[in-house]
Amino acid sequence: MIAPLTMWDADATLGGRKVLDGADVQVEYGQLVALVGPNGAGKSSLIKAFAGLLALDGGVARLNGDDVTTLSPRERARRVTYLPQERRIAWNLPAVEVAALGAPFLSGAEALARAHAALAEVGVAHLADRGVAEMSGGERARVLLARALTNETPLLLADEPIAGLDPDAQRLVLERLRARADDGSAVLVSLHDLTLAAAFADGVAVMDQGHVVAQASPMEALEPEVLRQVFGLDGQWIEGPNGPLLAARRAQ
Ligand SMILES: Nc1ncnc2c1ncn2[C@@H]1O[C@H](COP(=O)(O)OP(=O)(O)OP(=O)(O)O)[C@@H](O)[C@H]1O
Repeated sequence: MIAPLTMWDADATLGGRKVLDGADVQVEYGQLVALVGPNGAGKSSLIKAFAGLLALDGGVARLNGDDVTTLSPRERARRVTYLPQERRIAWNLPAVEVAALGAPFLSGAEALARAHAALAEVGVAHLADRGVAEMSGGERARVLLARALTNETPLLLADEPIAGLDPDAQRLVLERLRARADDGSAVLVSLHDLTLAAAFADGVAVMDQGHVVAQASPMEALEPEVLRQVFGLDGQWIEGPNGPLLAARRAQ
């Protein structure tokens, strides 16, 4: 059986630039994989390819065994949730109505009930009736995460879901995504914080220049040579009271 999220030897080009270059990644049910790498490494491109939003020049992105490009938009929406990095919301709708958009296959009442539950799950139940244009960036990010959680698909893609959130909210969001994986979903999340990646993920996929240079357990994938080559860091992992901590400085 191939993993429900499987990308194999993917190549893609944007504006004449190679953004994916032989990228391979797999995420199993029950697994949360953190996709890490420097700015411009290709993390968003890889996630978009899984969502069927970036055409591949070569290789394949499969959702539950099927090439994503062969699936109708409706079938993709049934299989996978995609939380984009972009957080603009065009309409100033109440948060609960935005979150309910994440459940297009439920009745209106059921979708609203799910949306209320998802807003509570990410700590913004009190904002349910507030227009999303009247929120801070971090509050809006939580509403968008709630929209993603409202949709109970077996596959979940989240592109930098904790960027711009306060430290407590970052952990809350990762706890919710972790819970999704523990409930049986396959979850792929791009992150910049390597310590949080190590704390919450079962596996880490390290991207550099459009290629996944390592996918393994966090400590194996983020070993000192990878930290140096890919991130330009002199780093080592130390055991902290709540898990591994990365002690690093820029490599000279
Ligand atoms: N629309 C576009 N046209 C041309 N090049 C693009 C476009 N979008 C992204 N790129 C380039 O593709 C490469 C990969 O970008 P991508 O957004 O996938 O990286 P990323 O790892 O998600 O980066 P970040 O951590 O900064 O979000 C980068 O070199 C970027 O400049």
